[in-house]
Amino acid sequence: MAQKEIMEQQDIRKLDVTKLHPLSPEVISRQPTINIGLIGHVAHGKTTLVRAISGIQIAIPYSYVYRPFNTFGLTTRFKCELERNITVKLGYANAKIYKCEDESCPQPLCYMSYGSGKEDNPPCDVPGFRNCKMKLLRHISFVDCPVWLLRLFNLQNNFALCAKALEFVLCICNFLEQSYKIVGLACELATNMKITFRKLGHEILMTRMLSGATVMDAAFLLIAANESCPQPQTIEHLSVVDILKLQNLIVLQNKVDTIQEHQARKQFKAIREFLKGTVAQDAPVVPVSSQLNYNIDAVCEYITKIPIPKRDFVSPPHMVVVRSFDVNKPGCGINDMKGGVLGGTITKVVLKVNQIVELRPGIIEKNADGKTICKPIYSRIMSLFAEQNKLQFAVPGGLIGVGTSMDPALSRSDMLVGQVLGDIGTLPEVYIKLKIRKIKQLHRLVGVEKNDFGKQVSNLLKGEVLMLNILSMTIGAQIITVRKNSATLQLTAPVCTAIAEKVVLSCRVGGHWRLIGWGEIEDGVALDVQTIPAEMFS
Ligand SMILES: Nc1nc2c(ncn2[C@@H]2O[C@H](COP(=O)(O)OP(=O)(O)OP(=O)(O)O)[C@@H](O)[C@H]2O)c(=O)[nH]1
Repeated sequence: MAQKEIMEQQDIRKLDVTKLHPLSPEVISRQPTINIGLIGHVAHGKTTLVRAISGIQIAIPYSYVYRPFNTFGLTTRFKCELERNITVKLGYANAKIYKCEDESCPQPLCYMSYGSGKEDNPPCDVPGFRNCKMKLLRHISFVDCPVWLLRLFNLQNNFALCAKALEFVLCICNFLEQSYKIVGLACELATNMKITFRKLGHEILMTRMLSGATVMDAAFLLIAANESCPQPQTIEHLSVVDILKLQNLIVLQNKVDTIQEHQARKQFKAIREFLKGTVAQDAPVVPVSSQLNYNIDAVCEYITKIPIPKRDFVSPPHMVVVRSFDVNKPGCGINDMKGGVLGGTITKVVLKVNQIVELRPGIIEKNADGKTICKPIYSRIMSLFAEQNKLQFAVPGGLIGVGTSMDPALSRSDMLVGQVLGDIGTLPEVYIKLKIRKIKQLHRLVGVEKNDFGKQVSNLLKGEVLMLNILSMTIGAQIITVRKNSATLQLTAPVCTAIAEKVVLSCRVGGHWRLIGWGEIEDGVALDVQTIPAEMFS
């Protein structure tokens, strides 16, 4: 059935952003507006839970070759992952949460979840209520990776705690690092737009996650019922959640199908005991079996109780590009050619189809005097997608695909990753030199091979080469001057960023880039940006 018949219509002419809300029917019909992080010990069932709720196996890349998928992220696991039953991934999967419109429909059976492409009012599945329709209550996006770590970098003035927490968590990742160097972040934009995945080293994965812009509105902590509680990583994850003061935590006692009822009750008590005195002390603990879909309706009910996040729909829009593609096949005729495609997360406000946008830094060149200049890319938004749902406008939440009118050669092979997209004339400066303040260095190296394990992180030195992660941009830099907690860095390429933005610092150890600390931008030397006045486009 055509999307227009089963989903709420979006009409830009009638769009009043001041009245938009994360639950506006025309928004949640097509796009998620609440982000839920999944945390928990390895193999406790995060991926299986996402599949149970959304019907989607979250993105695990099968090969680097472009290939079309029928559903977002429906992929085959790597053999080694199947063998070890562990996965490292950075993926998004969306789901819609419904409730039967008939109030007498028994709880929690009256709650149900489907994938993002489901109609807004499907029939109820509960025997005796099959004539009733269900109402769409929430459209959520699961982020099945420790992106909740990003919150660390949203904590202001709390770097000491951040350092502790980060070291703690990175120890977990040290274990994962040995075999898994894969991250998939997918964006299916239309039938003619393909998904691509990218292989990243673990250190890049970590820094990428740490420097990203996504913020979790809530998190599920999964605890396997067939193992004693707490497992090491359950403790570590919860400590971080505790430090982050992430309020909206739901604890899921997963795999209850594998144990007897009395054992489940005993473990339930152990979980409650473990949560005492933590931020999750009052969090609901829901026994589930993700494998058998047991109690998933109760989980859906809890999702509807997550407080609605506050979103900025009014300031100028801002999207950080995390993927960029040329979706045209070789030999494609000029008339069939599609413009460059960008995938990213909107950090604030609304992007609209037909809107003219600016992308910074854009094209970087040297002028006749050898001076570096940048020319922003100006382009029209031709299409917007959230998974396979076509949008007329997109708001913060999940991963958004933006089809543009720009030359696809510019967006080929992720060439625009790290660029910032927004309204003309509203984007921040483009810097070539940065002064970083409040630098906090880790005490010892994390995510390293056995022989480097526990090695102290040495102090920053003048002339040392670093790798910086600012939002989704990875960039080289050389230290020009260094003081106790600050340093001035010469960048190898210009970056569009704002004062006070977080910067993740890595240095080269044993042939790998290793995370050594982070700070925030105090000041910088901005480049000449050859802008075109917005009036030219009106
Ligand atoms: N019996 C049973 N098995 C489950 C359940 N949930 C998950 N599993 C199994 O547990 C194993 C691990 O599940 P995953 O969903 O991959 O766990 P995960 O937490 O995503 O794993 P990582 O991402 O690698 O940390 C798989 O073999 C699942 O089939 C459940 O509710 N019951």
